[in-house]
Amino acid sequence: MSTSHSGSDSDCYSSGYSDSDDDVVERKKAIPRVLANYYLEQVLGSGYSGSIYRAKHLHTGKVVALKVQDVDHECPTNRYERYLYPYLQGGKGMPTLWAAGMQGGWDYLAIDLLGPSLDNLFRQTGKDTMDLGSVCSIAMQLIARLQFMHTRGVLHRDIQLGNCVIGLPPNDKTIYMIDFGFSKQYIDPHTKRHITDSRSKRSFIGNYWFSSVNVHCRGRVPSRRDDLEAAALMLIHLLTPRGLTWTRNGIPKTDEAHDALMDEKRAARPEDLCRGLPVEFEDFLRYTRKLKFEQCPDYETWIENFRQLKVESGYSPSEDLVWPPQPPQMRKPVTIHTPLRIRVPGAVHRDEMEGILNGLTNLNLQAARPVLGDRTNVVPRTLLLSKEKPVATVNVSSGSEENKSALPQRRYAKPKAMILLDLAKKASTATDNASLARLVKEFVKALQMNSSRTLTKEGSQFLDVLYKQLDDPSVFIPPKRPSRGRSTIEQQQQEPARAKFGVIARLRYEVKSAPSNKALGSLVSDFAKVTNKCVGRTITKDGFVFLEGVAERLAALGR
Ligand SMILES: Nc1ncnc2c1ncn2[C@@H]1O[C@H](COP(=O)(O)OP(=O)(O)OP(=O)(O)O)[C@@H](O)[C@H]1O
Repeated sequence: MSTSHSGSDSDCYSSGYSDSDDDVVERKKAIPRVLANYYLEQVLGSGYSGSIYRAKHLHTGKVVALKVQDVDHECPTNRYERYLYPYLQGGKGMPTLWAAGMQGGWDYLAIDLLGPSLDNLFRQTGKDTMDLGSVCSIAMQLIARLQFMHTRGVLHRDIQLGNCVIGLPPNDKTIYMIDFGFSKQYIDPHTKRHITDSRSKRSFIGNYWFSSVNVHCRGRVPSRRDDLEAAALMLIHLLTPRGLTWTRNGIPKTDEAHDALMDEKRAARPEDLCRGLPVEFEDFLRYTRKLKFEQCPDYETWIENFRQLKVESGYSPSEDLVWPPQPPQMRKPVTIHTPLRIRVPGAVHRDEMEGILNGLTNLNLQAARPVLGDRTNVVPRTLLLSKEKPVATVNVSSGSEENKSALPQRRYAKPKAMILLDLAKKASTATDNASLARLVKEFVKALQMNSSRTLTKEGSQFLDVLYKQLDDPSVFIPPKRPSRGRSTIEQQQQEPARAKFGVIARLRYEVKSAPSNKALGSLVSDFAKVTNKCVGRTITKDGFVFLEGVAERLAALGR
């Protein structure tokens, strides 16, 4: 895995996987049995630039991991690590540096003795993929480690399974970061400013498997976003049978093979990499790729997102990595009767919603408040588009260009928001499922009308109204109900395997057989909740399929 440290131009290597104990690289000169008061007991691992020994202090008896490197090594990573370790002391999952120096041509670092790497743990299972609960714990801890390193002004720049190890008991549920040989300060210690971006050609720093597309394939300067993207790729790798496709042929041995690997990595879209995975992983990867060079990632939100996913998948909310993995506990029924306004940031209170809708109604009609469900309040399109009522509702599906051009320009400053509000209003007065189905289809169309797939406040309002329509039919016209089937939650309990898929993937599946309007309302509520929860509130492809499913199901359920 070809990399180079920014402090030097020499090429170094860092394999995607660590070597096994019996596969130690033979050093040119023999390492002495005793080095700097440490008695070297056994080799723990080795990399391109040196070996790690379990070693005991001659006088105190303290056992450490001693990282030993030839002082003349072309890639003197111990020297960089020795400089950076002090910045990282005291953080959870950061090894303590006990001693460092040079003796007899050897550069050594004495650090906490730790346990096996995630690579070792995963390989020992012999499985194709890692369980979702463990991956969520890794996600939470890894993001927290990166947050800590970044707050200390340091980038890791070589995120991979071999560089994440667990502690020894009693710290065996904690993930530690190791190998800061390619780390770098992104905040200049003198000027306190962020390092600068540059488009000039530079050597690749990182590893073949998980380095970000920007760093690996475009030669960009690494910053915080790239550590996070590498973390996202590593998590997706763990959940993908046989791993990410470009990792399957081993380390590229020729430039052509490396070019092909980069092409494959560059071309892999998040939705393709994450097909069948919980939506959080695709969202996380997208999020990391949208970050600006100097932007501070929202670590906390992502830690919480992965915690939530863990819980929703039947595991404990703890970030602890329990190894060997435990099966998910029985899913607790998710309460879906909590008022939507509490669970959805940006959703509005029922009274507030009424005020908004009434405001719109007054603007449109200058008429008395409509009776909900009273079809006589339907406004003719011509009236809606007349000049005298400039903030009138825009007909989503059939507004003619001619009519639009007659309207003042400002009316189109936020057409999407207007359309969504209009749809919310229409949904509140819909009298049957067929009308609701049409409105949901128009809602999907409106959401897709520009490149932004964000669920805006207005979009949430539509879902809120839809949810209330479906959940509380007494407010509106009661739809005819088929015989009550099993609730979706009951179905989940009987089909725990499905619980491992993401919430939206589940909703998309369940919508097809929702037995009643109320059940549909629950799904809409869950959809609003999970979409509002994800950073950027992006509606994914699965999300659109779900919404279309709602429209279809409404039409099928009839009045
Ligand atoms: N503190 C530690 N305690 C126990 N084992 C460790 C410790 N540090 C490293 N190891 C083991 O040694 C392996 C190599 O460590 P490390 O990545 O720090 O060395 P490196 O020479 O920088 O490797 P590379 O060149 O592959 O990046 C790890 O994968 C791990 O298995």
